Amino acid sequence: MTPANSAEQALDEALALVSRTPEGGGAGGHRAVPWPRAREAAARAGAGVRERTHDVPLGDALGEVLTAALDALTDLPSFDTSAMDGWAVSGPGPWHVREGGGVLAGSGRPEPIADGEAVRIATGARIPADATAVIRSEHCREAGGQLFADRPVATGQDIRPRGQECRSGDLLLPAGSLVTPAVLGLAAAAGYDRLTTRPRPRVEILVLGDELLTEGRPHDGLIRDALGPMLGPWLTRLGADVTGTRTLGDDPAGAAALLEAVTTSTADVLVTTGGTASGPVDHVHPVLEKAGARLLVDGVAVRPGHPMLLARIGDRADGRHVVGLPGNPLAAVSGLLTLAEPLLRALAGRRPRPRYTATVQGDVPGHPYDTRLVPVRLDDERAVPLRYHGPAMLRGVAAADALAVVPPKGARSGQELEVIDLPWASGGCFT
Ligand SMILES: Nc1nc2c(c(=O)[nH]1)N[C@H]1C(S)=C(S)[C@@H](COP(=O)(O)OP(=O)(O)OC[C@H]3O[C@@H](n4cnc5c(N)ncnc54)[C@H](O)[C@@H]3O)O[C@H]1N2
Ligand code: MOO
Repeated sequence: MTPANSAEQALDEALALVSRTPEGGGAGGHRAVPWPRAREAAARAGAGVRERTHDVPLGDALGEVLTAALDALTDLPSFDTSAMDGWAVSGPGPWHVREGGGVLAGSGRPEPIADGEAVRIATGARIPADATAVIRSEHCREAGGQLFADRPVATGQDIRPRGQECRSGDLLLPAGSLVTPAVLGLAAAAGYDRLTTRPRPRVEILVLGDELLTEGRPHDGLIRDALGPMLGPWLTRLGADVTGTRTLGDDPAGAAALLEAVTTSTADVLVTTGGTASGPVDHVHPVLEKAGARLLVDGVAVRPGHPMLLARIGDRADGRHVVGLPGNPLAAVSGLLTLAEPLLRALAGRRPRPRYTATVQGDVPGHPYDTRLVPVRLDDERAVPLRYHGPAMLRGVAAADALAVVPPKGARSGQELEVIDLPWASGGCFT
């Protein structure tokens, strides 16, 4: 096959032109919902689940959402504080320098200061009673037991008054706020040791397939499992508490284990990979049927990834969910971002991902009826499509910053496209 032929075939496969007609065809084609609807359905499913709450040490709350407002437990600052290293003074200068040590941060209540007196003070130290200003050390000089200011001194300068940031009981952040590192800092400053938050959704990953090796090079028709190593860390970045990853075979024992997991797992969400299509050993649909699951999404009009599915087990408020990702690795990524992400965000009580766009560089072929998700690099404001975007390929997405959302029939160079940035787009560290 010539390189040109091979590129054409990769594009055909990415568009799945051979297996799709407007009416349907392929795995679940006739039931496929438009891509934006699928994301909305996943978010709705998560929002319908009853909110849980727990009380955790500060550090464990990172990435979770507050279920109670963060009210200040103290004034901030909790005492009048020096904002600079220098001198606390009282009244107009020059001032008489007080003998002995100055006032340091963390020390007890300092002696009051007399009118016309100056005392050395450190940033963060308590302001002595009756001080009228702090003068920075670089703005004054000490000579013969007296302190002289180099410039006019305003009353209250470089003093942070008690309660400047908040008063005890003030609302610092409403319930529903995401606990970021900055929020941990604020909560600690405001006197918190524990926070009341919504637990991360627990996710169990089940990788289906007899052809999968967990180490070494592919051989004899066997291939490496590319999804096991990828999904755990990715789902963690999407806000999940990943409880484990298991590999199940395509044989009846694998199907039985899948049924057992679907019916008894304690996870809020089961993420399966493979077996979503209609092949002879594709167990996901039959197992979900046997378990009495309700299919909320069964096929999505997106390339790659169209056989992805979302099902609910149990009732709406207490139910658990199954996200069935297709086995083709880039199709699995598509399912992760189309169904798993909105579901997990809603289950965690987080806001939907903000929508933003970038200008695409170069024409991008479209599927006649379906949305395409295409790996792109973000170069300034432009989205540059990457090669190797076939459903079975990870080479494009591994070099990508985002997936561009290409509408049916494609996009012209210079068109604004929605882009879904990948968790590492801003150079984030995963450890
Ligand atoms: N007759 C049809 N066949 C297929 C259709 C269709 O519409 N009609 N759709 C194709 C599309 S599109 C996709 S996507 C796949 C989805 O297949 P499954 O979800 O059932 O997945 P499998 O058949 O198990 O595997 C597909 C492919 O992916 C490889 N794979 C599976 N798991 C992994 C893994 N963990 N790591 C790496 N690679 C994996 C597997 O070996 C297969 O090559 O169905 C098409 N077929
Ligand atoms: O096009 Mo499939 O949906 O390869 O992923």
